[in-house]
Amino acid sequence: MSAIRYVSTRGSAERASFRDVVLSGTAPDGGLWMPADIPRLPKARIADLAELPYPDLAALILSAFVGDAIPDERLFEICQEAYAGFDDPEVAPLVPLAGRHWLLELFHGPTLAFKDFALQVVGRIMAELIDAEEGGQPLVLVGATSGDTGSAAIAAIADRANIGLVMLHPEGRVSEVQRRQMTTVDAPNIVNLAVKGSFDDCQRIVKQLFASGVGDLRLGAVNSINWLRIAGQVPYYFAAAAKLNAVDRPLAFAVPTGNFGNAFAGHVARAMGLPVERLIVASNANAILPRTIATGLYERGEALATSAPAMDIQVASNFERLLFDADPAATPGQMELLSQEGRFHLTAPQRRVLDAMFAGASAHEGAIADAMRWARDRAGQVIDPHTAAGLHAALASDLPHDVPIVTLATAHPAKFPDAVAEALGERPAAPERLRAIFGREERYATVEADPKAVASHLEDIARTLA
Ligand SMILES: Cc1ncc(COP(=O)(O)O)c(C=O)c1O
Ligand SMILES: N[C@@H](CCOP(=O)(O)O)C(=O)O
Repeated sequence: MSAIRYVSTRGSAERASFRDVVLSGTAPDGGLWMPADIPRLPKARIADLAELPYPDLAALILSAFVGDAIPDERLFEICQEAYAGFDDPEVAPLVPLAGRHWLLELFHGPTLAFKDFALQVVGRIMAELIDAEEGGQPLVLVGATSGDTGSAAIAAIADRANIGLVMLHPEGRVSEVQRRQMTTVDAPNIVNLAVKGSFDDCQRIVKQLFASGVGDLRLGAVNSINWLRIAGQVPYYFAAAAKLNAVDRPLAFAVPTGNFGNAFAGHVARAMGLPVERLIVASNANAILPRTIATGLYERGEALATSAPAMDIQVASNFERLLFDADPAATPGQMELLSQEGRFHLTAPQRRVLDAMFAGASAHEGAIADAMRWARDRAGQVIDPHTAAGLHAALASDLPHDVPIVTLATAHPAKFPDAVAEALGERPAAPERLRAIFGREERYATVEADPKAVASHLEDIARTLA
């Protein structure tokens, strides 16, 4: 296995190794890291994946991004450990809905959302790389969450030696279950901050801190800024295709979208050779991406609060990776325009990629509730509001009828009991893992939407690790 090199989407940073990419935040020029080349798997190798249990499949796909940074045998062990805590033996079961519609259940991990797929691996690989350093500096992670990344990152990092995590969530804009999943974890290396602002404010602060640095702290990312987050979400696209015997015939995925990490992982799966006919980018009323796909204009607005709060996002971080993949030279200027003017136009090559491979659909609140009712009435499935936005888009798709559509079920319905009860008239049963969080004390501080307020918490946690 050889070394994999990574490039920045802004084009002016030196190439970096897998290790440097995983243990850092944004690239020094402010961009996001991408592999210099996305490796393509031969067809026969993809077909063989059907035989593999999920952890082996994941290790095989991940090894293409890890290269020689971790020996293959160790990577296999890490993946076994990462998925051992999932409560379904298939890890990502595929459930039939009706006709050509399927649900890929991605909520069987420790925090009941799809973020566990990558973060259970990220936490272990970070620890592996840090442990291998002699006398290395502690790693201080800073993340922004609209609800699910937070708990998944905390579950992956809590109590790890030499790693601390400060997690920002928008005050009052995550569900009670999501908040408690983060704030009831009692670990000395975890700090939760409720930010007076939106998720976009939280993410902006995180990116500003990476750009400015905080003293001489070694900062790292748990958001999908970190390439390993994207890589860790690629394997389940292959697993779904293998289950449908669709490794050499077209299929489509409807992907509930906020920060575009999950959808971009699907794009990477296709680039690696999976015959993905269409990625249907499904949003809630925050329809910036479906609108961009339709018009070619990316224009930031105010994030609206919806029943699918993890997708209440206007600046979809990973869209930058798609722009770069389609037209690298144009991307730095577009990102500059976005920060100065809040908008930019796609170039012709970028529009061609979007038109050929993506579709978009947004679901307002009524459509989300309708999709929840459709899933219950037609297939006996209770789904969460984010998955419902995906299903709404899948049902509206104009793809030929022989193309199966897999909707990614990104969260367990019990994470959003109020929204489910409002649509279906009854509250979803809470799995054992969730019941415990209700008796426990919550710990978090509230801060202004200001990088300085967050920096002081990063310094405090760094002192405890030193
Ligand atoms: C339940 C759920 N669905 C969908 C999304 C959107 O995913 P992404 O940000 O990768 O587009 C999120 C947040 O990331 C989420 O928590
Ligand atoms: N919806 C996300 C927002 C952060 O996205 P990420 O994939 O970049 O971590 C969340 O649940 O926090």
